Amino acid sequence: MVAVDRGRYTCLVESAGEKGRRRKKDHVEGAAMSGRVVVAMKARELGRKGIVVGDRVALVGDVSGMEDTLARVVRVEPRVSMLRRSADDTDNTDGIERPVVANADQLVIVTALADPPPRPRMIDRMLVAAFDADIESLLCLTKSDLASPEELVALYAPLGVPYVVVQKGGGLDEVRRRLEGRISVLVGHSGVGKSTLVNALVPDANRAVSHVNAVTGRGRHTSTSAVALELPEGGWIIDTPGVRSFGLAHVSVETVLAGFPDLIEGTVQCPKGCNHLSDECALDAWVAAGHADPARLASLRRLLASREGAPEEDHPQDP
Ligand SMILES: Nc1nc2c(ncn2[C@@H]2O[C@H](COP(=O)(O)OP(=O)(O)OP(=O)(O)O)[C@@H](O)[C@H]2O)c(=O)[nH]1
Ligand SMILES: [Zn+2]
Repeated sequence: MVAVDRGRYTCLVESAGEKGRRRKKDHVEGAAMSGRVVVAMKARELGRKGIVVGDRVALVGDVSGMEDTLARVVRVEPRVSMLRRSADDTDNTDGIERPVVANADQLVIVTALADPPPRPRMIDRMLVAAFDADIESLLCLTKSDLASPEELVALYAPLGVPYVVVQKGGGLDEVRRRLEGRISVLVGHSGVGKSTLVNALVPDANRAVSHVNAVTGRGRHTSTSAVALELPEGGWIIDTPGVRSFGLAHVSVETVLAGFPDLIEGTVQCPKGCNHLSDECALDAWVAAGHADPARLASLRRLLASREGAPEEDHPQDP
């Protein structure tokens, strides 16, 4: 399923011979997506089960994809991953989680090196969301013509997060190599150059999105929060124009800690329910004794702390 808007699911149907493997360079003329686009609604038997972008689904009914036809989604295949956020980003206290994208392999955190300046707290929050989804992260640092990536790269080096550096009109080989054959979710706040990148990677991106909107009968500015685009070299990128931040209220201390296997042993002496941020935390002494890299502990604490506080801080200048 490549896009959803108000109960209408846009699905891409693979031709029989292609099923089960990712296609390469097999484009329908004029669209960045191959295969047949079918709009569907949720069948009653699915009940309240959600369907999200990235889901593999089974369709019945009119699957011709002709104008004004509507198929039905009768089954959602088991998911290999699920990127979530807390239900309401303006109120992250309820802890209810909401799926954003299913079956992604990696989260691509798009950050400008300048204009707008990088916001490490937001990057940290995205990394936590990726830990939670159990998918890999990739830092995509844009606008390298305006500032050096050195400082930011150093900040994230202890986390071992891979990164790529790009600029408008520059080479994309390294990015393409990291995206090829994979399902990548792109996140980043307004102005970081995400559209510029998507358009460079998927030459027909705009057309594909308007095509999806035309099929679903929505205008250009739909409430769609994610749309999947197929890469010419194989693989998918899922753009998330509607997702500005991730409420992380549902993410536990244990989930974040699981990303730091080198520190877990040090938590044995911690008081029960330790948030690893307070003075009682045993990690300080353990790390001071030389059991782990202090930079790793600092990174863990930064990520743990990033879950707290209002997500609005992620986009203070937005209305
Ligand atoms: N100097 C410089 N400017 C860039 C670069 N990439 C994009 N820009 C500019 O940055 C501005 C924002 O780029 P967009 O691609 O629209 O950014 P976006 O992240 O999609 O932002 P929204 O469309 O608001 O979501 C535009 O004026 C681009 O021309 C770059 O590598 N260097
Ligand atoms: Zn602790």
